[in-house]
Amino acid sequence: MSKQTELVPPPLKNNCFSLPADTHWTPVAEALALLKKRLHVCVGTERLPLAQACGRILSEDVSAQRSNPPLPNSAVDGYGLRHDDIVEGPQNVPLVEGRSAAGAPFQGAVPAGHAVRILTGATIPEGVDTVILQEDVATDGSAIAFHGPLKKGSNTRCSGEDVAAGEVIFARGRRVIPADLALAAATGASHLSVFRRLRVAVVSTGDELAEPGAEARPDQIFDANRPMLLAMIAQFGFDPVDMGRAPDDRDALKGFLDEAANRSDLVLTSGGASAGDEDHMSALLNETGSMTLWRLAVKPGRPLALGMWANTPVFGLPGNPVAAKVCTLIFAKPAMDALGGAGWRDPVGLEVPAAFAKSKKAGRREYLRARLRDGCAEVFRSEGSGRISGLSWAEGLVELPDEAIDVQEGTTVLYYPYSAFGL
Ligand SMILES: Nc1nc2c(c(=O)[nH]1)N[C@H]1C(S)=C(S)[C@@H](COP(=O)(O)OP(=O)(O)OC[C@H]3O[C@@H](n4cnc5c(N)ncnc54)[C@H](O)[C@@H]3O)O[C@H]1N2
Ligand code: MOO
Repeated sequence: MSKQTELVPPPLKNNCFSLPADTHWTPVAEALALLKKRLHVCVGTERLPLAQACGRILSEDVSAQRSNPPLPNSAVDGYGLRHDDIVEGPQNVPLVEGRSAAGAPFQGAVPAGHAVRILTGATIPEGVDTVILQEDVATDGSAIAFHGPLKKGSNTRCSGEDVAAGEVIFARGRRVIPADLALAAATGASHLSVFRRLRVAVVSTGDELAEPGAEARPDQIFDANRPMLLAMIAQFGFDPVDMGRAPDDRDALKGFLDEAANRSDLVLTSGGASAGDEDHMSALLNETGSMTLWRLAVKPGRPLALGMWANTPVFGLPGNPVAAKVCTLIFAKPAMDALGGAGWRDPVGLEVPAAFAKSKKAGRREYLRARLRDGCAEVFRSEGSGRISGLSWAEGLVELPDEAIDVQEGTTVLYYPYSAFGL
């Protein structure tokens, strides 16, 4: 009898998504809670002129240095007068010489019983508290005629009615949007203090990978993860650092990690995260003693290797492009926000009716490539983790809970548009 017959075969599972009972499957919420607890801002700060600050993360609260508007002004082109002078019915009010225009205010006070020509944005002169719209007035140039009464203060804007000097207009951790530049400028800021952009290095691993566009042997595939991950990092507002492709060779990979750690604040690798013969990423991180291989209770993306390399956090993403993208959105993006100064941010999802049917067992959270059509979430025809086309087909992800669920058409599901993750 040959020796092999003594081997006892395990029961056939043929399901790479089954969850062996002898492994601790970390729930997504537990993994996220741990990241949230452990990761803190790791970048310095700089002061930038407004024109360069869009998309950056504020490193301190910002207060208004002056009020907006600084002085009361007119909201319309018209005539300024004193409300107490106006009674009900037809009115005839003499005009004073001169006018108040934006940037050229009326000098002096408008006497009682008089009106003054005033233009939009002009400072309200002393003696005026109300503005009548020019369309509601007849004039010969020396007086105006209109019907009273007028509402006190109509068509005027009070000093500080938008923002008062000293008010906090932005909180630390906010990512600056174009509108913020308008508010910062209006309230007197010329510069903003922001965090230095988090540098995120991307390494693809695997001997099967060829550079996109290059010659590829029939057994090779083009590196699809790297261009996607680098572009995602840029869209998140961080600084992508392209580290290229590392072969399935432990020493070479070590060199890549050394350089990546040197040039970045966070390293994302893809491939080699699980425990196969060529899964050097997890093996290397293991050697440093800092490795936490999370067998996550999530589909796709269950092998996520986490560790520190030369004091730099490393996310060893699964190689399958769908798993690499989902793990980046669900785990790496919040980590980048925390390290980059934005603080921990949970994506905000929408509860929408499903346009599909699917049932799943308890014990694992699932993300499906999805998009909204007619207000309902439809999902990609395949859940295959190598089906890259589904990532482009989709406009977001449906999250199915850890618990068992039997989704029918019309069942409420949680949908995250890609924009919820900053894409
Ligand atoms: N026996 C088992 N095998 C596998 C299991 C399992 O539980 N038991 N899990 C599967 C799942 S799920 C995933 S995800 C992968 C994760 O493995 P790795 O992170 O070690 O990734 P690789 O094996 O290196 O690659 C997986 C797959 O993705 C392709 N790949 C890798 N990098 C790229 C890239 N940059 N661009 C495009 N495609 C890439 C690679 O060629 C493989 O086909 O493990 C499963 N196996
Ligand atoms: O979940 Mo693997 O993590 O799908 O492709």
